[in-house]
Order: sequence, then C-alpha cells, then structure tokens
Amino acid sequence: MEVMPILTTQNNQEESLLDTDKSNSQPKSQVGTMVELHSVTKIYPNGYHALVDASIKINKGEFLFITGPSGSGKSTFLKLLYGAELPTQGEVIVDNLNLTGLRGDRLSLFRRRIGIVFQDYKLIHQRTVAENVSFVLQAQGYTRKEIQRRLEPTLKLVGLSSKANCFPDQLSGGEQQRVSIARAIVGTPPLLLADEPTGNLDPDNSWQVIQVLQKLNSFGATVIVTTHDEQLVRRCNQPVVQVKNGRLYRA
Ligand SMILES: Nc1ncnc2c1ncn2[C@@H]1O[C@H](COP(=O)(O)OP(=O)(O)OP(=O)(O)O)[C@@H](O)[C@H]1O
Repeated sequence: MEVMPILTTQNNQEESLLDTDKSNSQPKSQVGTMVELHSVTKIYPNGYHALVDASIKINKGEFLFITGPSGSGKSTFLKLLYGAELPTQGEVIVDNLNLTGLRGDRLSLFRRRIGIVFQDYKLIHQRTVAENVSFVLQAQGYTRKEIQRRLEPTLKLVGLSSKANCFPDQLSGGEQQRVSIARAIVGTPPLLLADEPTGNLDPDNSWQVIQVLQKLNSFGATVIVTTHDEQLVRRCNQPVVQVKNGRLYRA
C-alpha cells in the first residue's frame, strides 16, 4: 500500500511528521516545486470567469496565504489543486503530476496525497474524535496497528490527546477545526490545503489553528491557506498571494 511520507530523508527513508519528539529539530530542506499553474483560466458553466490566465509556482515547504475579496476566486484556486475542478484552459501540476485529464482511480489516489481542511470542518457527528481521524486511514486499508501508531502523535500535534473519546458536539469550534486538521494530516500528505480554516472562529481559536498549520509547515509540509482575515495574515508574517478579479499577484 502506498503511504506518502511528508518528509523524506536524503537516503529516502520515511520520516514521519507525526513523530512529535522531533518537534525541536530544524525544518527539513524541501527542494523543488509543489504547485505550478500555467496560464490557467477557469470558466464555470454559467460563463463566470473565476480565474483568468493565472500562473504561479509554489515551492515545496512554502507556507502561503491566499487572500482576496469574496468571490475573487480563492476557493476555485484550491479546488483546481485537488482536482475538484478542472481548468478550462492551461495546466495545473501538483507534486509533479499534471492534473489535466486525471479521473477516477488515478484522481482518488492523487487526493490521498493532499490534506484538505474546510471552513465548516465536515466532521462525522456520530463518531468520536479518534474515529473521525482514523476513519480516513481505515478507508484506505491501513492496518489497525498502523492506525494506532499514527493516531496518538497526530492528536498530540493538534493538542487534542485528551479529547480522543469526545464527540464533535462536545468540542469548541476551534477544537473541531483541529480535529479536521488531524484528519487531513494523519496520512502524512506533503501538501495541505486549507480553505478559510478560521472563517468560523474567534481570534484566539484562529490563532491556535494557524499555529498548528505553521508547525506542520515547519516539519516540511507545503501549506496553502485561503483567508479573508487581514489581521491574521499580518500577524503571521508569511508570504501572501492576492487574488483580484481572477488573477494572482504575489504580494
Ligand atoms: N460551481 C460554480 N458555478 C458557477 N459559478 C461559480 C461556481 N463556483 C464558484 N463560482 C463563482 O466563481 C467566483 C469565484 O468563486 P470562489 O468560491 O472561488 O471565490 P472565493 O474568493 O473563494 O469567495 P469567498 O471568499 O466568498 O469564499 C464567484 O463569483 C462564484 O460565484
């Protein structure tokens, strides 16, 4: 079975992001390009031009905010990166894979290599925190032992070890969002996409969520986050791409 390590040592041995004992080690060097858009235009069936001739390169190991007004095309940009939408023109290349024409099983396999976090968490309310996080690994055929090996450090990383047996309704919004981050990263994807992850959260919880995302980035994950929250962006001092009228601008 395929397991995508988020970090790969120079001799190609898997080094798990989830080993939190390594939290004091230096960030691993990430060489190469994670995302490339070449002259991408996305026109929805209703004729709306959501992205226009957009080109960008995002390096492995980057942490990048995508900002812009409502309706400017931020979510569309992320959807193109995980194959939920196809470009009308141009090419989208993620982790050296050209997504143009990727369908069916090949698309599903590709998506396993990407962690996705949504504004509304999308948790299963009848399942505990531990079950929500391990569910994705079960669906991919991981053994119980491997799921256990990954679960504990993942919950520790997002600060939810003590909540493993709680149900989502017993958690705050910020905690629920951290469960959704745990679910997104438990398979150790090299790329994490977060679409307005703090959109429903107050400033304190937003900051906690962003800190978790920055920690993941420091372990080597490429992290791309859309947000409206200018204050949060300023506080983080991370690179920013602005989307204006469907075009991308590095700030
Ligand atoms: N499936 C769709 N069909 C038609 N138009 C769409 C579709 N999805 C998005 N759009 C339009 O494309 C434009 C960009 O949408 P998108 O969701 O990417 O913007 P956004 O910057 O993420 O907005 P917000 O910050 O409000 O979430 C919007 O005008 C939207 O109405």
